[in-house]
Amino acid sequence: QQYWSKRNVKTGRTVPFFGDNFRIILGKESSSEMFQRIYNKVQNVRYIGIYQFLTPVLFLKSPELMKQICVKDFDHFLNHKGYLPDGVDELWSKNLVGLKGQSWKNMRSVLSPTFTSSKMKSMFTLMCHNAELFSQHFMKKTGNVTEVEFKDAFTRYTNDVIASTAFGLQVDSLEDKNNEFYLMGKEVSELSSLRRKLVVFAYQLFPTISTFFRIPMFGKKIKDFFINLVKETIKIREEQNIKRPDMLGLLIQARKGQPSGEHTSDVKEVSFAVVEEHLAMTEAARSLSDMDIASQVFVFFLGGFETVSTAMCFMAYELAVNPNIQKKLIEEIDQNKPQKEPPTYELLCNMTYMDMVVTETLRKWPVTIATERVVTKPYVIEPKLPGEKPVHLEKDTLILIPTFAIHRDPQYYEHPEKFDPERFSPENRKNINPYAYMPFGVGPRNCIGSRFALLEVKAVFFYLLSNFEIIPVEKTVIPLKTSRTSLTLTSENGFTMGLKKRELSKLSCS
Ligand code: HEM
Repeated sequence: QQYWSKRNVKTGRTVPFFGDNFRIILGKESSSEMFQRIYNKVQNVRYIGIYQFLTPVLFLKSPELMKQICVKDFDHFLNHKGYLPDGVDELWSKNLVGLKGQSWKNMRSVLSPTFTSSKMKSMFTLMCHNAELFSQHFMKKTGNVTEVEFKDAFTRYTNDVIASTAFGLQVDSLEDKNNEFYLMGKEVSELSSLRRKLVVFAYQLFPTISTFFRIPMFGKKIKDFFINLVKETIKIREEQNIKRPDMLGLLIQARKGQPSGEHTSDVKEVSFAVVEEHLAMTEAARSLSDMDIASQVFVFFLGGFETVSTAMCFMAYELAVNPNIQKKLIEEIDQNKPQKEPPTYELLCNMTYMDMVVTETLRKWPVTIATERVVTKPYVIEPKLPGEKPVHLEKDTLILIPTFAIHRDPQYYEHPEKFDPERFSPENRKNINPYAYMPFGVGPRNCIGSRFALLEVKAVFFYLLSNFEIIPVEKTVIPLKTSRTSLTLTSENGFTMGLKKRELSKLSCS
C-alpha cells in the first residue's frame, strides 16, 4: 500500500490525517468541514490517500471516478463499511444498509418494489394526512406569529409519517407529545448519535477488544421494542387477514410470494434528485424471517426520522432567509392548489419550482455528508492524469465519497455558498454533472428511500406554505453555523424560526 506511505506527502498526493480524527471527537471541527478541508487541500488530482485512524482510505475527488466505482465497476465495490462485525447486532447488520454481497442483492430486490412510484402514490394519502395535521396544529395557535423549533416539530411529523407508512399506526406527536412510538424513536436517534459515535470509534481504534466484547450499536430496550412491534403486528394482520399498503404490509405480501404490483407509473418522476434503478423480485422474499423484516422496518425508521427532518429544517431556514424564493414557491403552491379538491400525487410531482427548491436544499445541505464503498474484489485504478501510477486496491479497502465537499466545489456550482434553486431549472439542470450531485448517493447502492423522502418534504411544505410564511425571529441565528459535535450535518443553534399566518385556506387530502 505504498500509496498511503508518509513518503508520499511531499508529492501532495497523500494526506495522513490520523490527528484529524481526534479533532472530530473533541468537537474542534465538524466532519463536513474536515472533508471539505481535505478535498480542497490537493488540486488537480482524482483521489487522495487519507487515514481514518489507522485505516487507509481512498478519498475520491473526480466525479468520473465515482461513476467508474459506483456504477460501471460496481461489482468490485458492493458494500458499505458496516463497522460492526457480523452477528454482533442484528438490527444493524441485517438491515439493508449493513447487509453485504449477495445477501444485500437479495434484500434490495425484495425491498425495491416497496419504493416505486406506484407504491409512493398509495402512501401519499397517509403522508398528506400527517402534513395536514402538522399545519393545523400551528393554525390553532393564537397570535399572528408562532415561534417554532423546527427540528423538534419536523421530527414529530416524520415520526408520524413513518409510524403510518411503515407500521400502519396513527399517531399525532405534536398533540400527543409523549406517545410511545415517538419516545422510542427519539431514544434511537439520540442514542444513535452519541452511542454510534463511540461504537464506531471503538471498532476503529480497538477492533479486537470491541469485537471480543461484542459491543452492539443499539441497546436491548430498542431491539425488543422493534422486534416485538413487528412480530405483534404481523401476527394480528395474519390472524385477521389485514392487508395494508404500508411497508410492513408490502414485506408480508412479498414473503407470501404475492407480487406487490407493477412499478410503472404514468406520472412524472417525483424529483430530479431520484436515482434510477432496475427492479427485480427474487425468491429471496419467501425466506424472510420476522427478524429480517424487523431490521428493514427499523432502518426505514432511522432513515425516515433523522435525515428527512434535518433536510426539512435546512429548507425552512433557506426559505426564511431568502424571502423572494419563498414568495415564488408560495405563488406556485397557490396557483396549483385546487379550490376544493385535495392535492394529488400528480400535482405535487409536477410542481417544478418546489422540486428546484428541494433539489437545491439537498445540494447545499446534503444531510449525509459522505458515503462510502468497500472493495469487495481487488481492483486497479489505471493512471489517467500525468504523474499518476496504477493504484492497486486490495479487498476491504475503504473508498470515501465526500458529497458535501463536491456539492460545495465552485468547479461544479458557481458561488456554491449561495442558495440558488435556478441551478436546477428545467433549462439549467442539463448542465449539472450527475456525478457531482448525489445527496442520495449513486449507482445501484443509492438511497432506497429517496422518492419517499422527497414526497414527504414536498407534502409538508405544500401544506405549511399554503397557510404560513416562514420568517426569521430573534432566536434565528444568521448565518447558520453547522454543529461540530454532531456526526451528521445539522445546525449548532437549532432551527428556531417563526410561522406567520397567511389568510386561512382549508386543505384536505385524497
Ligand atoms: C433526505 C433524506 C435522506 C437522505 C439525504 C438519504 C441519503 C442516503 C444516502 C447518501 C445513502 C447511501 C447511498 C450510497 O451509498 O450511494 C442512503 C442509503 C439508504 N437510505 Fe437514505 N436518505 C434519506 C432518507 C431515507 C429514507 C426516508 C429512508 C427509508 C424510508 C432511507 C433508507 C435508506 C436505506 C435503506 C439505505 C441503504 C441502501 C442500500 O444499502 O442498499 N433513506 N441514504
